[in-house]
Amino acid sequence: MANARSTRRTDYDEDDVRVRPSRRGSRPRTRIRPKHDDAETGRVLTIDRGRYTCLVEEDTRREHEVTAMKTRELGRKGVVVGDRVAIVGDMSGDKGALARIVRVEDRRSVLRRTADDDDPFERIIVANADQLAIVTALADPEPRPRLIDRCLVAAYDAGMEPLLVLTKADLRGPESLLELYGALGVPYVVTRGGDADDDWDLDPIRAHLAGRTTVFVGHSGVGKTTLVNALVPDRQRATGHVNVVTGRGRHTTTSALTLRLPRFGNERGSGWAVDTPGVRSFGLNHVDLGRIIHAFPDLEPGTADCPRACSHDEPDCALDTWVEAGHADPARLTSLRRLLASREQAEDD
Ligand SMILES: Nc1nc2c(ncn2[C@@H]2O[C@H](COP(=O)(O)OP(=O)(O)OP(=O)(O)O)[C@@H](O)[C@H]2O)c(=O)[nH]1
Ligand SMILES: [Zn+2]
Repeated sequence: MANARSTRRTDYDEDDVRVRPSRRGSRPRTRIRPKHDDAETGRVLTIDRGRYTCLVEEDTRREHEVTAMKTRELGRKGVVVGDRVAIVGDMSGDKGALARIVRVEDRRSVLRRTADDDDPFERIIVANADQLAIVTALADPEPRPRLIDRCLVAAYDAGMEPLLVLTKADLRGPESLLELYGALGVPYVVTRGGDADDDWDLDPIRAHLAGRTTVFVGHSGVGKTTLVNALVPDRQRATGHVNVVTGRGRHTTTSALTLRLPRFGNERGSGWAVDTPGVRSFGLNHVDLGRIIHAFPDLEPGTADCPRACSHDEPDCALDTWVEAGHADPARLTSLRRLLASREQAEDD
C-alpha cells in the first residue's frame, strides 16, 4: 500500500505546479487545469528496451533528442515509433536524463502486422507514416510477388500509399515484374546502387520521399540497408544513441528507427525514412479485407449490388457484372482479387 502511494507521488508532475498553494490552502492549480497542458510534443524515433527516443522542438534551433519512459497514466496503451507524444519531466537530453510520456496523440495512420497469419496478436510497427516503400530486388534474390502483394494489402489497410522500390536493376530489367503491377497503378522507382554504381543517382527516389514519412520494408538481401544508408549519409550521427547502434554498427533492437532525410529540391519539409530492421514479412490476420476495396475507387461503386458482407471474391459478387458492363478495367478486378487472396496464401509461393 505504502508502495503504491509513493508511486503515485512520483507520478505527480511537479512541472505543472506554477503557482504554489497559498497558506490559506487554495488548491494547487494542477487540480483545475487540464493535466500536463505544458507538456512538450515529441516524435518517437525509436524504442529500445522500454526507453523511447523522442525528438522535441522539431525544426527549431533547439531541436534535440530526449530519452523518455512511459508513465502509469498511459495505462496499457502502447507507444510506437512515429507516435506524437506529450512529454514532461527532464527535457534536457543530457546523458542519463529520463523524461516521461504522459499522452499519445491520435494517430493518422497505423501500419500493423501479425507475426504470421495464425498469430492472434497484432502489432503496430509504425504510426503516422504516409508511404510504404516495398523494397524488392529484381534479381538476387528473386522477386517474391506474393510478398509484394501482402505488403500492398498492409499498406492499403494502413491508409498508406505504397511505393515499389525495385533494386539491382543492373542485374535485370523491371519489365516483367512491373507487368504484374501495371493495372494496380502502384508508383515505382527502379534503382541500381551499392557496389554496382559508384555514381548512384538517388534523385528519382528522393523525389518520392521528399516531405513525407516513408516506412521501408524488404526481405533480407534486397539492398534495403544499402539504400537507406545512401539516402541518410549521416545515419550514424542521426541515430546518435549508443543503445541503438552497437560498436559494430548493427541494431540490437527490432524496433523501427526513424531517420531524417536530407532536404531535397524545393520541398519545405525534408521527409523521414523509417527503417524496419525486424520486419521481413506481413502477417495479415488482422486485416479487414473490406477496407482493401477503398484503394480501388474505380471498383468501389460497383459493390452497391453485392450481397451483404461480400468478400468480392465469390460467385455472387456484383463486381463481375460491373466490369462486364464496361465500368472498369477487368485487369483491375483481377488485381483486387489477387490481393484479397494473398491473405490466404503462404508468402513464399
Ligand atoms: N548488383 C547489385 N547489388 C546490390 C545493389 N544494392 C545492394 N546490393 C548488394 O546486395 C547485398 C545485400 O544488400 P543489403 O543492403 O545488405 O540488403 P538488405 O536488404 O539490407 O539485407 P539484410 O542486411 O539481410 O537486411 C549487398 O552485397 C549489396 O552490396 C544493387 O543495386 N545492385
Ligand atoms: Zn462483391
